[in-house]
Amino acid sequence: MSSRPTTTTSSGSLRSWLIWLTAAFVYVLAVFHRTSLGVAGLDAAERFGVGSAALSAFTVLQVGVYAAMQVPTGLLVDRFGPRRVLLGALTFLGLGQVLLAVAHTYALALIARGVLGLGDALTFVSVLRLAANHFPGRQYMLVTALTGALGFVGNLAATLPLALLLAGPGWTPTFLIAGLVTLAFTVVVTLRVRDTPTSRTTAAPTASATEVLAQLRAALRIPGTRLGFWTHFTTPFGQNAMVLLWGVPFLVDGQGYSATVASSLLVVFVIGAMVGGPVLGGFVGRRPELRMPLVVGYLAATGVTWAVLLGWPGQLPVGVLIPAFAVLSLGGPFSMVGFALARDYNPLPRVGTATGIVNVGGFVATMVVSLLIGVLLEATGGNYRIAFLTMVVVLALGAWRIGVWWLRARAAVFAAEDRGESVPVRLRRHRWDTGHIVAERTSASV
Ligand SMILES: N[C@@H](Cc1c[nH]cn1)C(=O)NCC(=O)O
Repeated sequence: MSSRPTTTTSSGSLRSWLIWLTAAFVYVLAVFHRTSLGVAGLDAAERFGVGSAALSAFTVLQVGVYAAMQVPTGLLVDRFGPRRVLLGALTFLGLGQVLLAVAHTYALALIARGVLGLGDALTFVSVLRLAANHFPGRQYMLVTALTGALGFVGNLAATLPLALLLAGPGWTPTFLIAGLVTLAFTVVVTLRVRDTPTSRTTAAPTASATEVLAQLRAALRIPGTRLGFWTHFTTPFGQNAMVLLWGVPFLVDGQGYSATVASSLLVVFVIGAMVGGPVLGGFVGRRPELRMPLVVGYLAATGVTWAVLLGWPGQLPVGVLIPAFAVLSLGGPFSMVGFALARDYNPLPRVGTATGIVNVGGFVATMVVSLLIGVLLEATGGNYRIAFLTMVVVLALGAWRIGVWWLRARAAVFAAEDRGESVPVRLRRHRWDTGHIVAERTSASV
């Protein structure tokens, strides 16, 4: 644990903040492209002559490519450095959007969204890996939370501004310009972004397939990585499933609100995450020993929130929905604790791989929950109370796994302390911290 190489400065320099901002803008672009079909859905249906099932294939393909690419992205970032991977991300994002701009067939549009999904998948982990190189551990949580919050700027740009552009200049000019601007941003990244404060690029030596697998196994063996995965699995899926798919149908079909009121209520998710992220990131950065108790407290609050939402007799009043959505909106910010765990408990050259593993969690949970809700709605003739119980079941599963890996991660920390090693976060022992044997078995160097 003591051998972990880290940044030598006590806080990131102004130059590091500017480099991070440039990289984070790539994430803003990625989120813009990711969410752009939200307002372009109807235009897409008309342009390609398809219905809603074919439209949802765009989302499924994109999220699928994203989730499948997270571990390879982590390995690529550790091998080639975040700068090069970000340049690849911009190239795929730009080409995908340009292709979508000129596509006239559904098949070509699907390929375009697949290419775009690939670019999207390469982005977030690269930005976090860059942040790990430029900022010390105690600032990392704040920087990751700010990255997540900035992503919502891309989300917001893909709402009214994009809708106005589509209604004005139209599909081809809008997406063509978006794609070309993205491609042009490779020049800024090439000129401004440096992998570390001291070097423009970093690269690990060429690795054989066996060595790559060993890197993956080593990251997976660390209890902190597993705890990060389950934290990311358990915290953001409620917010994601509501914003990406089920929020509006739940409010309109399940609660009887108008589509306008429903989409206005969803703004609570954006505001909550944008405000909550930096506040939580700043606090947890100063008091890292409190991050897991806070996550557990948040999960309890989420459980109560779902109990209210699903148990309320009759229509849920707006006065109940707003605080409930505000609680759920903090799922994204809390998920960033998972990345802080990956960073703290892995050596720097492996942080990209561990971050990729952690990032799979939330997206797998989101996919499973979104899919099961659809299946249960169909099976029950549109009973949202039953269908949304999926949220509670997945929450319980995640909370259980967090409990298991939290104890193991703590045991690994205490075992490292007992060996006289320094640890990233000093923890206070409790009576229930008895798992040293497990720690010795699961981690050679936490
Ligand atoms: N949980 C999100 C990030 C986040 C932060 N605040 C709200 N959401 C996440 O993991 N994002 C990865 C991505 O590619 O967007």
